[in-house]
Amino acid sequence: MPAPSDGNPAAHPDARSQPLRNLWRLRPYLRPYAAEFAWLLVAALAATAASLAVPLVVQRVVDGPVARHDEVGLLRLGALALLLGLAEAVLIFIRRWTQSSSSVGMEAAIRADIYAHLQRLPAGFHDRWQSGQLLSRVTSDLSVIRRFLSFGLLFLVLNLITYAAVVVLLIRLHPWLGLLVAASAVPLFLISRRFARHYHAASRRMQDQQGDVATLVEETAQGLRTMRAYGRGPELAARFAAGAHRLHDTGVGKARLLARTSALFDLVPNLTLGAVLVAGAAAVAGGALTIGQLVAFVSLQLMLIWPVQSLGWIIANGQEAATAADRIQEVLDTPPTIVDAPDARPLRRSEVRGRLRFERVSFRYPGAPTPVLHELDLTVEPGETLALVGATGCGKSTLLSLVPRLHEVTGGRITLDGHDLRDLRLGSLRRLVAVAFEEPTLFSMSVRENLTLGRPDAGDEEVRAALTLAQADFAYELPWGLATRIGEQGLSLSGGQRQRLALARAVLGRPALLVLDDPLSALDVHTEALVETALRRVLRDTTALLVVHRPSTVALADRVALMEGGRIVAVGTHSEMLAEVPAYRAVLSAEPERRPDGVRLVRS
Ligand SMILES: Nc1ncnc2c1ncn2[C@@H]1O[C@H](COP(=O)(O)OP(=O)(O)OP(=O)(O)O)[C@@H](O)[C@H]1O
Repeated sequence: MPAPSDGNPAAHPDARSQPLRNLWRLRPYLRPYAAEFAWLLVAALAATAASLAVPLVVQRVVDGPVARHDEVGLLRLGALALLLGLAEAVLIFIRRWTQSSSSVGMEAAIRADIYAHLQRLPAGFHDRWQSGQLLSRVTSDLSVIRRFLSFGLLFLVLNLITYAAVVVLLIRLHPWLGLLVAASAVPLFLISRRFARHYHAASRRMQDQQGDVATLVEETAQGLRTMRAYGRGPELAARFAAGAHRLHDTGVGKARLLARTSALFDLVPNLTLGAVLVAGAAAVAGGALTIGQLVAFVSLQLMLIWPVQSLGWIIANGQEAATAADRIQEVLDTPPTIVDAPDARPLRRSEVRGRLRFERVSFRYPGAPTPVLHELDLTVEPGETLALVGATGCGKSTLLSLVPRLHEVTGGRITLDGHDLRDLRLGSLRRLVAVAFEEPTLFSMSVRENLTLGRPDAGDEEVRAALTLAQADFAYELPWGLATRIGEQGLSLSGGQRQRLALARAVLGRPALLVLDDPLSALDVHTEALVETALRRVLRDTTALLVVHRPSTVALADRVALMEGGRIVAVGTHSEMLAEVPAYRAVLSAEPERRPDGVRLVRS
């Protein structure tokens, strides 16, 4: 369930104290486009220069050919104004053309880096972060940054240069009136500063709330069946409505803040224009200014109205980009904690005998008050199948997740043939270890792609063997065989079908270590018996660690380890344990169910 929007795990206090710092840190992404940016800035500045020249031409027209009734001069200056207008149009086209390709390229580069970083981050990070928050950062936050880099930033630079250039021209035309216009920058600066401060907070709030809403939509899509089955649709709709309402309120608040400030940004240049008209008319009357100069002055001043009016939008865009950059850097600044040690070595399949040892292994989830595993010792001999049995929540799945280093031990060590797992290259370890989780995860891609996720090079025969082994030949019967694209999470398949595909994926290529978390839980009695028979064949020549809940699956194991409160309390064969360990009997006899064939089913 989504946490409150201000409760993002990695909200960094530093990011708030220096609002533009994180945006500035994105500058390396601009570097490959430096030439294009320089080119578009030149085009934009040239277009501005062309537009600024027009009022000066008009001044000459009014004071020259119009005053003297000189038709040839009028035509010449008219043609010059036309040329300037044409040049401006062409330059604006060049700027827009260049702008779009470079900014989209930058957005794609940042997105690729975030995605690659998310892949490197440990499972613990993804446990803590809502997926909707990540989704909104990779999509809407990046779009905000793209808009700022392609439009906001350019217009900020351009408008400041235009403002400065116009003020210089105005001062040259009439120093006092020019200084009056220059002075209007003071209230504009004060309004901008206040607006930026308030808009920054609102913008961050809105982006976080967008993430919350994305999380709600994602949860609804994934949990739709459960919610409907429990008749909780209305509650879910109410929860969504509350989230959407908060987002709406923040959006309206932001828009009103922008509207209020934009009104002030409109007022200041118009008041200045009024003052200039009065004072300018007096100056013309006194002979200090020609009519042509006054027309040029006012025309130039009118050219300041749009840059000032757009200031509100540019600041808003800049603040949104700054908070979006904060949110993106919160992800990029999270260091991947499970990485290769500097001297990590690869381990080839042919070098592995398969002795897996847990030596005084402890593990505590980040932020959890107590450890889940306490100085646990366990050895799985090469080629042996060891089943883990224990009450629910005792830490079985957690122990399995430490083998492919999805989480890192917080005490002790795990060794494979004597090598500490942390001394092995992560990539090579994960190629040696195949995992099938209790909840089989399938991706929205073809069945074949799902199967060969860990072995993209697997041949057709290997895939067929794995499917046969996992009793998953039904895959060939799908409408397009193995090319059939299965839905997100494999939802177009039954639970048992998904589990069998996940099992086929795990056994594909005969891994050195097989780690299976209750791999047969969703299978019917008949299929379970078939998969068990097939699994027995695979397990013969690989080291395997299985979490099992059913006595029938326990029979697959050479030995069984009983887990209690994060420790291994007894190890032995199933019959030894049944005979000698009352706690084992108790776990296996908890919540017994009876299968139609009379065999007792047991769930821990
Ligand atoms: N991502 C997590 N973050 C924090 N605590 C967790 C996390 N995953 C599991 N836990 C806690 O760790 C303990 C052990 O969980 P684990 O899933 O390993 O138990 P289990 O023995 O496999 O249970 P089951 O048989 O029900 O699958 C539980 O108390 C659980 O609440």
